[in-house]
Amino acid sequence: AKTRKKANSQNPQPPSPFKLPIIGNLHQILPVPYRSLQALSLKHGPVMLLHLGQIPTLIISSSDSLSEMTKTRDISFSGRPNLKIPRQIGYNSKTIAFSTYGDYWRHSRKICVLHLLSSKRVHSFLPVRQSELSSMLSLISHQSSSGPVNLSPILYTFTSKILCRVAFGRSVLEDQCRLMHDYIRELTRLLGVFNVEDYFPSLKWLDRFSNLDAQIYSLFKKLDGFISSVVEDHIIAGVRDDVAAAGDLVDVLLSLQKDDSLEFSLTMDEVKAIILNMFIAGTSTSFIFLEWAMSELIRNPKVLKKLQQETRMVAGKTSMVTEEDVNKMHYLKAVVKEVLRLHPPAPLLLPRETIENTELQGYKIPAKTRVIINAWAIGRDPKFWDAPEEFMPERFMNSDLDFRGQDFDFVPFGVGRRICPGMQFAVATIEFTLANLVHHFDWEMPSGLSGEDLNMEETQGLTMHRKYPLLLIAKKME
Ligand code: HEM
Repeated sequence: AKTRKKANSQNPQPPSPFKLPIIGNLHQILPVPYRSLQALSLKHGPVMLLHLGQIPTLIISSSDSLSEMTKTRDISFSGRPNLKIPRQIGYNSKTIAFSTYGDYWRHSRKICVLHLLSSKRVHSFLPVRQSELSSMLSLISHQSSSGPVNLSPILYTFTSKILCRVAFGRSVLEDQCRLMHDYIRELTRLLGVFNVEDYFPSLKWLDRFSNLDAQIYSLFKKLDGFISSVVEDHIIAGVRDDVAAAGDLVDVLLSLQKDDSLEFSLTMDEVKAIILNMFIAGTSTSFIFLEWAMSELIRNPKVLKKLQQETRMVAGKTSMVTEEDVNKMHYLKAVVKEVLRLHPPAPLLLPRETIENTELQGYKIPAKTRVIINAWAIGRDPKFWDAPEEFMPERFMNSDLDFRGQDFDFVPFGVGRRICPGMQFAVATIEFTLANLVHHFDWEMPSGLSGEDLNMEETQGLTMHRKYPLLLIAKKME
């Protein structure tokens, strides 16, 4: 493919692959965007400019350029594009993840970091994690007596019930959780559907013919009706004055709303948008991680065995591995990192947008350029990783390499000001769950198949999950 480099003595534009009229480079990012973008970056460079329909889009595929972006130009790259579904479903872009860089984002993110997802709050939700884990383990035991267990829906229900109880509290009914779970699944499906507006803003009227607008509106009505009724129930039950004593996330947000000492006040739509954000960001990411983790363990029985030995050594034959036990499990932590390296749940993170004219690696980058960071490709870059395609948790043993935003070769939670604020919440859930899944059961492929036979195909969309459900035999550990 030809590469175009617009020559300008001081600040050239980043290289671009040859583009077609009207659609630009849109056809070149299919069928699986992070794979296609990796292949393009090998030809055109780790910083390249694509034209996705009418949208100039900068693709970043190396740790060097990501490091420069974060260390010297983080603010310039901290915007988010105004995308159709996050705007229409998210109360006019009021979710933290999709609000544009500015005062609202700064205040709502601060609330999130200090009050919703702080270490203390994450710790306070331990009983929820424990009781949902017990229910899931019993369900697996029960289902395994009659053949292979379809682990995918079980894991999805598990992560979604944790979010439901954490956000809405104990009084929320099982049926209500299931409803929310279905709405979030529908939202994930819609986020994966192509819409004209996000790539051809001047032709957005075409979306009216695809029935997409009607589907988005109908889902918004259902989601809003549901969240509004839960918020209403909390108000009727009485809003607490003391934020620290609040039991669930709706409680926290409503008590913050009453707090006059805050530098800004939240409207009711903003409260609902923040709650919705917790569901969207927290449910499928943790589920996707657990699905891939179990898939890799089945394909790598030696790793599974070694992990089981560790849980036995630290926790003995107790009924449940505790969170204190988990903190002593170094191999478990290495397995978790290796799964996140090979299968980052959001392989292209979340799209960014430059908020001002800037530059990167000597190239000129105008304001309002969409920016995509290929975290999937960075985690497999052979310049940094030995045998990058292999699942080898050992690479993380005796290494300080971490996903907290300081190591630009490993960025499953993103980087800079926009880094995932739910990391602690997520890690507490996934480490604890994975440790217990392997502590309680031995896992095998059904019908005498071996782990190597497991189909590892992915589906594309904003998140990357297994294309086929994960069916496994679970044998109770002695
Ligand atoms: C394994 C689980 C998870 C992964 C891999 C993950 C990954 C990410 C990524 C890649 C971003 C974008 C970062 C960037 O633009 O640089 C993000 C943003 C975000 N995540 Fe997570 N996440 C996970 C779990 C959670 C959980 C459990 C919550 C909350 C309950 C959460 C809340 C958020 C929020 C609010 C944002 C938006 C931050 C902003 O734009 O300022 N995430 N996450």
